Amino acid sequence: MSVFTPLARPELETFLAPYGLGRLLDFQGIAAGSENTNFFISLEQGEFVLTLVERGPVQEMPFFIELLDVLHDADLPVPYALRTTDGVALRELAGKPALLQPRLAGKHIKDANAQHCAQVGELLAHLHLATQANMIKRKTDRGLDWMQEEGTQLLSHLNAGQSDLLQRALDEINQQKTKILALPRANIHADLFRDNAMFEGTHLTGLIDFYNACSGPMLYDVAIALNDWCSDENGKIDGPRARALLGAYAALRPFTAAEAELWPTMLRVACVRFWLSRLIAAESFAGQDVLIHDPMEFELRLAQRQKVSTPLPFAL
Ligand SMILES: Nc1ncnc2c1ncn2[C@@H]1O[C@H](COP(=O)(O)OP(=O)(O)OP(=O)(O)O)[C@@H](O)[C@H]1O
Ligand SMILES: N[C@@H](CCO)C(=O)O
Repeated sequence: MSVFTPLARPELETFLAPYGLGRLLDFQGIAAGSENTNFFISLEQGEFVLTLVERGPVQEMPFFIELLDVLHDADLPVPYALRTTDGVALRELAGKPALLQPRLAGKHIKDANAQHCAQVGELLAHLHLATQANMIKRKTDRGLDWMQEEGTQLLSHLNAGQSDLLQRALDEINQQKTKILALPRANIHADLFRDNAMFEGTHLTGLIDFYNACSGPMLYDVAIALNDWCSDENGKIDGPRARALLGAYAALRPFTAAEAELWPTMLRVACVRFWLSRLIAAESFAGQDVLIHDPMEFELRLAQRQKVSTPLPFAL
């Protein structure tokens, strides 16, 4: 399970006291998740999630706190950093940046249908619209340059078919980089997979895990979400789910001509991003008690995205 930093009750009690939310009733490490340490925390005044951020520089933390405050103030269903009675949001525990957030209702769904996908598209558009005009700048640490650098290093670890597939995608990223970076931007979640959304039945109750959020092309966020929510087990795009997600999104934020042109490329870029991060995680955490997502899922998806038959809904 992915509790990188185990905690004992006394240190948790000391950490939680300044929030003024009552006594610690119970706590439990969360096995799901692959990048940070999370605990469900029961206090007298409610249910919370404690996150110890295990990846990335500490100086990035104010960005995540501010972004979640903006989205929460825009009435979007996201967690946000609770403040201690002295007004402190960013704390430290076991030497790691630590945040206490409300626990959102609902659970993850594995088998998404078109109704789920439409709600994801709608919420993603709301997220972009809430930040587009006043985007908070943060450069992702897994952007196009990172893909070139890590991808080039990993080529020699792959078989011939895999390295051809990756090399072709890296060449395309190189050629299209300027156009990709010129696409319309906002703050993006950049990791909107099924395990980062909560549902009660078919009602989307919230988005979590904003630790990959950044400022970037909105189309990239749509491609990341679609690759997870709308792929079948062979990595092919499922037409009805994809059209539901894209249609609901475009009804709130219509796509531009430049976005429609770069759509197939962007789907491939989004595959490369997660193929690489999964390959790296599989190598670094091999043999450890850490959740590792299967890299091959994205190899398959990238292979399937060589031809894209689901265009962006775009009206001339
Ligand atoms: N605010 C929240 N409300 C309810 N559940 C939460 C909340 N935050 C986290 N969780 C639970 O903890 C799990 C792991 O959280 P999260 O996805 O943030 O971890 P991670 O290590 O960053 O994961 P990932 O592999 O997606 O990067 C989630 O799948 C969810 O079940
Ligand atoms: N959602 C990512 C893990 C966290 O970035 C994946 O499935 O590879």
